[in-house]
Amino acid sequence: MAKLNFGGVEENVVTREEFPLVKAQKVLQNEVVAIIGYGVQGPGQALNQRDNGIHVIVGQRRNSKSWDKAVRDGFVPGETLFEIEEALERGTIICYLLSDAAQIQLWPTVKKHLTPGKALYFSHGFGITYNDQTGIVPPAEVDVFLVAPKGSGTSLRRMFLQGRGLNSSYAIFQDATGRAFERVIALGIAIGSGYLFETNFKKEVYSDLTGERGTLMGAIQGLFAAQYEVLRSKGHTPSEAFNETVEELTQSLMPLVAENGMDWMYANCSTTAQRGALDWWKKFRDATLPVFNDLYESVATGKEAAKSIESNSKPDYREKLEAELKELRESELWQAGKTVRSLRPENQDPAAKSENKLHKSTAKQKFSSTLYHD
Ligand SMILES: NC(=O)c1ccc[n+]([C@@H]2O[C@H](COP(=O)([O-])OP(=O)(O)OC[C@H]3O[C@@H](n4cnc5c(N)ncnc54)[C@H](O)[C@@H]3O)[C@@H](O)[C@H]2O)c1
Ligand SMILES: CC(C)(O)[C@@H](O)C(=O)O
Ligand SMILES: [Mg+2]
Ligand SMILES: [Mg+2]
Repeated sequence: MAKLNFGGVEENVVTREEFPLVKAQKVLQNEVVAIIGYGVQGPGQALNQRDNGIHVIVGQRRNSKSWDKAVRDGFVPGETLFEIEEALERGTIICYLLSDAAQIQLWPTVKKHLTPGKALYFSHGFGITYNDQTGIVPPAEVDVFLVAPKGSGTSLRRMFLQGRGLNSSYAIFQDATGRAFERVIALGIAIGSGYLFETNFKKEVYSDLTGERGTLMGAIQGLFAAQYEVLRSKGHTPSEAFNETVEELTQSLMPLVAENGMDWMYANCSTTAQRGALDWWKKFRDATLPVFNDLYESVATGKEAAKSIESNSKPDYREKLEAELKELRESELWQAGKTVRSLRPENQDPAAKSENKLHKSTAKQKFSSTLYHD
């Protein structure tokens, strides 16, 4: 395991160089990896492992959309696709990838099949950390660990197909066989992680819940909505307000920030933008800091988990969720976004698409020279 320096702090990291795919294949050669649930993470993890030569089966409710999707993805009923209980029986490593609320309902069934020597794998610390609420307490004779991809299952698959890799965290909760470390790392590599950083179940779930409610989704949607509202109330058109709030961020600035960091972005914008962004970032930090503290508190006390379990376990959960999603979808902000996205040249006719490709490669060359020679 490598120790790497992250801004002055040393952390344990496992890279593909030190744990290559061939090693992962060897560790997993006698295992049957059962992916239970074929929603968002299930397909990404199952397909990447299958493409990486791992013996993967899928367990999913028959007569469900996810079952049909698994069939479309090439899993064969009776061979590599089974009802959940049969997959649980056949699997030696159980990847529990149902939604966190559904994991509670199915737990008694899963537990029955956790015979000594098997492994129980999660992609979230939720079920174990909040086991006072979930009731998920695994038997002592099985390994229990997690690999949590830091992103959507959709990106996990897309990045794998592009020859890239999404980073994941890993944690071991219980090592019954003495092989938990090699098993969890092998799985992390096999699902296509770029590298794996160490955490524990509690830290994983606390940071993940904070992140998705915070800057990854909740906070950023809140910032978008607030800025858009101000611009609109001051007489700016929807296209201007949307471009200045979302489109420029996702299309122009964030890809640059992803490549080079916000420090580079600050150093490479106009001096006017630089002055303003330097003056204002601390005000935004100070205004939101108490909200982030409240959020973390709500996560750490189990309030967020309770809310999520309560609402996601209701029989009318889907209808209620749909009403909330409809409000977002039909807001002027995201309706304006739909039009803006449709105007992107790559979303228009094929001729515009190929012209755009040309522009992209020229722009990339120009950009590299700016980056390295400035
Ligand atoms: N969505 C992501 O990209 C993502 C990212 C990182 C970690 N995770 C974690 O991965 C795990 C899986 O999340 P997901 O978003 O892929 O799940 P999901 O909400 O997409 O659901 C997965 C599957 O659960 C099945 N399911 C739902 N209720 C069921 C029930 N009562 N009985 C049987 N099956 C049922 C659905 O058919 C679906 O195929 C969770 O622990 C989640 O926190 C998800
Ligand atoms: C993709 C996310 C937001 O990172 C994940 O944590 C989830 O729960 O879907
Ligand atoms: Mg999450
Ligand atoms: Mg996450």
